[in-house]
This record gives sequence, structure tokens and C-alpha cells, in this order.
Amino acid sequence: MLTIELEKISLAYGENTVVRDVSFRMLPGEMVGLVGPNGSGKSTLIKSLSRILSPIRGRITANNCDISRLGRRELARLISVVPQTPWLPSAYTAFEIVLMGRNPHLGTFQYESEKDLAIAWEAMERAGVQQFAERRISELSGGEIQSVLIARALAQETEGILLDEPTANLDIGRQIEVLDLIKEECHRRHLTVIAAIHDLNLAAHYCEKLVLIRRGELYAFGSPQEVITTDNICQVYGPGSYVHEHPLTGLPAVLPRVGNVKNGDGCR
Ligand SMILES: Nc1ncnc2c1ncn2[C@@H]1O[C@H](COP(=O)(O)OP(=O)(O)OP(=O)(O)O)[C@@H](O)[C@H]1O
Repeated sequence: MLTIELEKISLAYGENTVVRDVSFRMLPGEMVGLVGPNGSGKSTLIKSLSRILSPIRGRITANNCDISRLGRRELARLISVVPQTPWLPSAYTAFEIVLMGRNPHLGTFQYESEKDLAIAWEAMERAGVQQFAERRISELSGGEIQSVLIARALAQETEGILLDEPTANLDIGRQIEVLDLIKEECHRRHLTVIAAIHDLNLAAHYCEKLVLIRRGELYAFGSPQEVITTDNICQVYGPGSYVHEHPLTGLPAVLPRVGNVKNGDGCR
């Protein structure tokens, strides 16, 4: 069981500080959605959680241990990453990419065992990508590659998963399948999951908690009902949309403000 905590972290590219004093906590069995406009700092936060980028101030802990103290392999056994724009060896098959998820569990010069192959195959089945197993990764579509990377994260058998826009290249049917899968794994294995998601309605539907980022600062953190309000959405995204209660789920739903929308809770 993994608790991840960000304690007043600031992140920079060279002299340019793009994330300032962000704090929040992620608990086991909880799916946290990272939302905010383009360029607000979501991917940068994901990079800091996978230690691609170290905080210039503050710290990130995994079960109270500063992640900067963990070795690369130790961190990779704890947290897997589904990146937005991955570099992948184009000659590898989808199965070989998924099998890479077993690397943190292997010793130096150790080959994958039958058990590793079985875990990779099962992860492909769970992610619904077994039909691509023998295809080269360079021959798959963006959406297919994204699903293969989710299978790789499952094969890694970590307690935490970071996903940077896991549904970005997917059609609506596949978006739902992928988010259903992540949610199910999150509950079944008590995973700690954080996903940067642009679609606020999907984020509200699937995530227990949302982190709303504006210009590198934490604007709101809490349940979808607490975070997705017309006021917050207008302040962060501008006046082009409004929030109403979804008639079936009771969750907040965001709609474009087209025409003469009458909504007492509008933007100020
Ligand atoms: N490698 C980099 N070098 C310098 N600046 C960067 C780099 N990557 C991102 N930035 C800047 O950091 C800020 C935050 O970018 P980030 O990619 O974290 O935003 P985001 O919220 O993920 O955006 P989007 O929703 O468009 O993917 C932006 O101003 C961006 O231009």
C-alpha cells in the first residue's frame, strides 16, 4: 500500500519556475485526477513524481520516504509511468515493450522467467492488446501504443501508477474501456493512481479526488463536487463553460456556454 505526498514542491526548467509550492496527498485505492489548462504544469508534476525532474524546493515522499533517496530500480518497483510522448525502440514488438515492465524485477544479466512472460501476457489481456503482441510498435496507431503502455505499467506490478493523459489518443469507447480498467485495477489492487486528464467530465466520473492546477499553483484539491464548480472552472479556464449536476450520476458536468445559457451560478 502506497501513500504519496507532495510537500510544498516547486519545479523549474533552468531559471523558469513553472510549479510553485504544490502540496497534496494520494492514498491507496484512490484515483486522483490532475486537471488544468494547457501549460499549467500537469506533465511537469508527473515528471517530478517519476523523478525525471527534481524539485528545487519541497519534497515528495512515498510511504514517508523521500523519493530522492530511492534507487532507480527501487522506485520503478514502486511506481510505473505511462508517459504522454514516450520514446520507444521502434523495432520492438508490443509484447517486448510490455515485457520491459518486468525489468525492475530482474537481477543484472538475468533473463525473464516463464513467470515474467506469463505476467506480461496477462497484462496484455487485461489491457485488451494481446492481438498486437507480435506487431512492431512502429506499426501501431497512437491509441494502440497508449494501450500497450498501460499493459506495460500493469506488468510492472507497482503499487503506484502515474498516467500522463492516458486517453489522449483514444476514441470515446476506448477512453471508457481504459479508464474502467485503470479504476478496476486501482480498487482491486489498492493502487495509488494519479492521471493527468483534460476531459473534466471523465475526470469527475472516474476520480475520487481532483487536483486543479492554475499557472503552476494548486487552485483546488478535493472531491469532484468540491473542485468542479462553475466559479472554479471559469476562474481557471475562462468564461466559456459552466457546470451543472449530471441528472443520472449527480456528479458535476461541464458544458460549453453556447447561446443564451441561463445559469444563476455563472462566471463573475
Ligand atoms: N522541457 C521543458 N523545458 C522548458 N520548459 C518546459 C519544458 N516542458 C514544459 N515546459 C514549460 O512548463 C510549463 C508547464 O508545462 P507542462 O507540460 O507541465 O504543462 P501541462 O499542464 O502538462 O500542459 P498540456 O495540458 O498542454 O500538456 C509550460 O509553460 C511549458 O512551456
